[in-house]
Amino acid sequence: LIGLTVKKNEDFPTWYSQVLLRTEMLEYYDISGCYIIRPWAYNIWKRIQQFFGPEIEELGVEDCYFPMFIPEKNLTKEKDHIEGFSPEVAWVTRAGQSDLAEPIAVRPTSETVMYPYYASWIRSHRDLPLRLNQWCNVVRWEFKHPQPFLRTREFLWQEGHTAFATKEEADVEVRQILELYRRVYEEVLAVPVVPGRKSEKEKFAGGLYTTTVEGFIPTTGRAIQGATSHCLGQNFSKMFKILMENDEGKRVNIWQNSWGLTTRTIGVMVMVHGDDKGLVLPPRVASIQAIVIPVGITAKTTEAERNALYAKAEEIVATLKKTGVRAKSDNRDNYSPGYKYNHWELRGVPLRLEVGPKDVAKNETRSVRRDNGVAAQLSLATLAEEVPALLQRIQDDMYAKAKAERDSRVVRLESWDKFVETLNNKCLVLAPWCEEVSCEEDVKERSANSAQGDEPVDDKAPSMGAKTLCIPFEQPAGGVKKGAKCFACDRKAVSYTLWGRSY
Ligand SMILES: O=C1CCCN[C@@H]1CCCn1cnc2cc(F)c(Cl)cc2c1=O
Ligand SMILES: [Mg+2]
Repeated sequence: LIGLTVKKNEDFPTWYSQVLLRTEMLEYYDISGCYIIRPWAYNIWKRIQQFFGPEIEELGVEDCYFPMFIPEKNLTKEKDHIEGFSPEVAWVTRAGQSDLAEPIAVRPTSETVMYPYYASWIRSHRDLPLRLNQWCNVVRWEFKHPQPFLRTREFLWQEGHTAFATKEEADVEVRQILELYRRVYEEVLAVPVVPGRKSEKEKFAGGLYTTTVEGFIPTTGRAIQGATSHCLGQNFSKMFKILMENDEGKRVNIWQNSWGLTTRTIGVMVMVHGDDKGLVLPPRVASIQAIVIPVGITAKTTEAERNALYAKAEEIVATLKKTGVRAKSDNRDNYSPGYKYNHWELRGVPLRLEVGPKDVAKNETRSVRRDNGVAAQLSLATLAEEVPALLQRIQDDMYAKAKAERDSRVVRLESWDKFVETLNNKCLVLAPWCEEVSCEEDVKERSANSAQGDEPVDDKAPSMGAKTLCIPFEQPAGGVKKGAKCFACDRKAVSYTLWGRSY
């Protein structure tokens, strides 16, 4: 496992793969689209769970677990809602040497598993709201080019499925969850996202409306859907006959939401923050936040001096752990400090603390930040306050840097003529739009700058057309001007919409 051999901006696919493999985050597996998530990456998922779990519990959501197998008749009960998805359903057809009487689907999502039971558990409005969540894996046998974390045939996620007596309650919860997703990205992963509503073409067809947080990968200039929170309306409660008795004793359909966040979060964080030295971890998700390295040991160093140095390193670790900092010392005596610097920089550890004889004499340590390389002498006397503050500063600076980069890549256009050129310059476009599906389809065709398939072999040939990413909840000041035209057709514009090529 050595350092990277390519630069992020020269060969992004190889850079991404080398970062994941050489930091021991991930391992390729014998089945295409399936990957091993190793501790260095799994820890990030755990930190996300540790943030999101208590927040939804606070909202009254309860965790549960439903089976991963779906009888064929249940999955195909309502043709329309899974129409278009069926090619990606994985089926169990045999156990041992004998075929199964009925094929069994592996869950791609759990609506058809859970909602028959929602129908039997919900009888009156007193049974509402029902709010369940599960942390699990799902399988979708996609045929598009797989990418670790971003597009995999099995992935981990949480899926929330909630039921309410009124649309108003459902509308409120959709946004509460979306705000939590925004916080997962912006506060935990230091990745900026744009919250908004999906267009009619891009929304979950089985629902009433979809809200989303949209990420952006500057290196490819492509957007990426970060997480979604859908209002399902009464569509599924009609499909699954989930009824409640209202105050007048009438049986009426209930209102539902469903929302999901996946291990794609990890891939987005790697791509946004990583650099040519490797991974750059936001402190909030780093399993090691500070690595302490004894330095200045030479052939002339006596056994006693060396042991004193190691002891000092351990003392610093103990001090940091007491203040809640995840610290470790690297006392391996068969590696040089330089080797150790590279080892931990590759793995993205946010802060390095060097301790040599001179530092000990001055009761100091030399700190070096992974995100911007800035070094500073810290007094050991105030380390317990300085290091947590420094880690918070790194978290904030990483977010600010990523946000400035993202904001610089959003170009506001009022008409078509610079649209494709702006996309080819690896930017997103914010433009006044009519919100018509036919117009979106038209833009997708007109902005595909070659006949190639809809997935470029590598990130260099952005051949695919643009799609709407979201209609940002935060519209430009004043919103669409009176009488303004859609940037792509002659219809009246109704909102400013974010467009781009995406994963
Ligand atoms: O996005 C979420 C959040 C968490 C709960 N689910 C919703 C909707 C999921 C849409 N969707 C997404 N992908 C699917 C793939 C499939 F093979 C089948 Cl059968 C269905 C679907 C499907 O309904
Ligand atoms: Mg899909």
